[in-house]
Amino acid sequence: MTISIRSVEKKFGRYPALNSVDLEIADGELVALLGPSGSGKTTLLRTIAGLEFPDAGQVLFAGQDVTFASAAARRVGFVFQQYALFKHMTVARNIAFGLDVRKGQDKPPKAEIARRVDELLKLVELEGLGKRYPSQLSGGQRQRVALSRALAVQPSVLLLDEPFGALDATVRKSLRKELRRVHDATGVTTIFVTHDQEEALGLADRVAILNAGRIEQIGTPDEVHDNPATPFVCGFVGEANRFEGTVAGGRFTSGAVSFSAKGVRDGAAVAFVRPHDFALDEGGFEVRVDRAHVQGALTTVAATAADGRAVEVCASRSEAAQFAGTVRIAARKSHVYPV
Ligand SMILES: Nc1ncnc2c1ncn2[C@@H]1O[C@H](COP(=O)(O)OP(=O)(O)OP(=O)(O)O)[C@@H](O)[C@H]1O
Repeated sequence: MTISIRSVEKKFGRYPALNSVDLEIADGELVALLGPSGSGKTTLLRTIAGLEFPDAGQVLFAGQDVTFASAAARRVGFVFQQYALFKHMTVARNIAFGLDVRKGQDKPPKAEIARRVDELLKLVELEGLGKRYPSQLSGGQRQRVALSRALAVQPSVLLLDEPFGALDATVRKSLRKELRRVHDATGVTTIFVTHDQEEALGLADRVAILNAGRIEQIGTPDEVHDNPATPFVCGFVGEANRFEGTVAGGRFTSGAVSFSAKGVRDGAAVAFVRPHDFALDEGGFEVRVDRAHVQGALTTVAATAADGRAVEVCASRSEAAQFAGTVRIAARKSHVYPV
């Protein structure tokens, strides 16, 4: 199911939660909505779901205008952060719920529902747990049940709002892989909200980055990380050293820090350099190494430039010994934006 969001606006009181949002999602895509708290992620997801209606603009499913259609009419599957499972129902009944409540001809025969429940339990690797109650499951298992329940009705689109937010880091990681696997197996167009960049970049086909009710960039994880369209995206996605300074003749300077800024017009600018884009270089600027810490395959270096500003560098483990005393570093790559 393709989804088109066209010039969508939504205000709560006088506060614009969504500001002229445009988004095209291809059939079968897995898209993450990533942004800081209050950036409008949940409002956008709820607008796609039909749980919120825009003040202006359109929502289209497969080219059909569904802007004011109900959630039920859109046939969306929803998974929330809080496991909204029915405590008094077994896992199997929870999964079957959306099919059980159908009426007349729409309701599949009992045997068909049982078959579908078994299939879904297998899909999320919970085979044999259908007779348990939610209280007898771990948090991660409950979220798998919530995912199966959302998929049971064969939704046109699957929407997840911080689905792993309440779980610990290890369970989050394994559920992330699970969601990707389930998505690839079912091919259902999926949109999920997260404020965790690692989750968004590690899971999604494309990531939409929201800031103050606007989409600042939409692209593949590599695109948004390597070619951030705006200073906000550069600072939000991945680690970065941020410098305010000026560009003159293709060179950015901020106090004692200086590096190439080819193609950027002269004037005030803000620049970002990822820690791993700094490298030891005799032609670079001087920093004093405060601490070099080996962490797995990497060395993270905390340094101070001649003007007292902190600079973070990330090198390989084998370079650790070279980061001692005063060294010179240069930026192999930088992102410089005129202001
Ligand atoms: N029902 C509402 N009434 C009033 N204001 C609202 C309502 N829902 C959202 N807002 C406001 O709209 C803005 C966007 O909220 P939204 O929940 O979409 O952000 P979010 O990016 O999902 O944030 P979070 O990560 O904290 O959940 C916020 O400033 C929020 O306070």
